[in-house]
Amino acid sequence: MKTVAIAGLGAIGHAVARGIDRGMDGIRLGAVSARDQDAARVRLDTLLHRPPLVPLPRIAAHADIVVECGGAGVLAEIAAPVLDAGKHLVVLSCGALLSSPELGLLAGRHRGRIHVPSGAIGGLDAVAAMAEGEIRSARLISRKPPIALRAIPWLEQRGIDLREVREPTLVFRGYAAQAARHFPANLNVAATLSLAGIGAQRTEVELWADPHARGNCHAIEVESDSGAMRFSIEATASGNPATSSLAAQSVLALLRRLGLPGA
Ligand SMILES: NC(=O)C1=CN([C@@H]2O[C@H](COP(=O)(O)OP(=O)(O)OC[C@H]3O[C@@H](n4cnc5c(N)ncnc54)[C@H](O)[C@@H]3O)[C@@H](O)[C@H]2O)C=CC1
Ligand SMILES: O=C([O-])CC(=O)C(=O)O
Repeated sequence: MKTVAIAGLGAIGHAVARGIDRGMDGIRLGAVSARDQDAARVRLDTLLHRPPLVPLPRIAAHADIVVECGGAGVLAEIAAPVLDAGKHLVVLSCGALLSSPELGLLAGRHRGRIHVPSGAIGGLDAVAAMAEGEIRSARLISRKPPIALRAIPWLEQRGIDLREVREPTLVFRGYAAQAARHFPANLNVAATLSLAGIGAQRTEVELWADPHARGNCHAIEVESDSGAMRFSIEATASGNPATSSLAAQSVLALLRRLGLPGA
């Protein structure tokens, strides 16, 4: 039986906690860390088996697998203790991994493991296979409803107010490395694609604010010497409009694999 701890009990953290609580072979929920303790207690009351609430800096001691779903700040606080202890770290805020190459080295040194779940996108197995040959180009086009793009400092600094947007509007075009810096809570999927494929300096990204979008929509286009790939998803939003419900489900699917004997 492997024990899981969840760092950050927001839309993803709560959904992952509920999924494990419903029962998963080889996996149990051992602890949770939250910023707002009262809100967390309310959320934990929805579970059959209520795990302890533990301070974030001590979370590594409570689990074999720690799921980061609290943002880049939470990742920065827990990554070293989890990997130092040779444990598994599941990273949702994977955009932050692009600027933290030392974490890969740390994991290697202590036999810890970093897992990047497929999150709000898919098709990454084909992208990784294509990367064994030559990928000529990789592109992510994300469309999100304006409500999913609120309180983003990079947009505010440019005076971009999306409340009045009536037509699909391109708000960002660049590479995954920039997307991760400017949209740390919205374009982790760009980092996921770049890690599977040709890296953050070559993976192109477009972000559209689209008042007609139903949920968060992501399209991937990859051209390679083994063929061309197209993937697209219109994902249902979670309790957080910026976050697709599929992201938590991708963690549950990953945990199910990690719970298998010998994994
Ligand atoms: N890889 C992917 O495909 C996706 C990644 N994400 C990322 O996953 C992360 C979580 O997403 P959501 O659950 O939607 O966010 P959320 O905002 O609903 O939840 C984050 C939670 O972390 C908590 N938190 C923040 N700092 C904390 C601290 N120091 N200690 C304990 N808890 C703390 C917050 O109070 C909040 O409850 C975000 O970074 C988001 O960008 C989201 C969607 C898809
Ligand atoms: O949930 C989504 O659709 C994508 C997202 O927020 C992210 O990549 O950070």
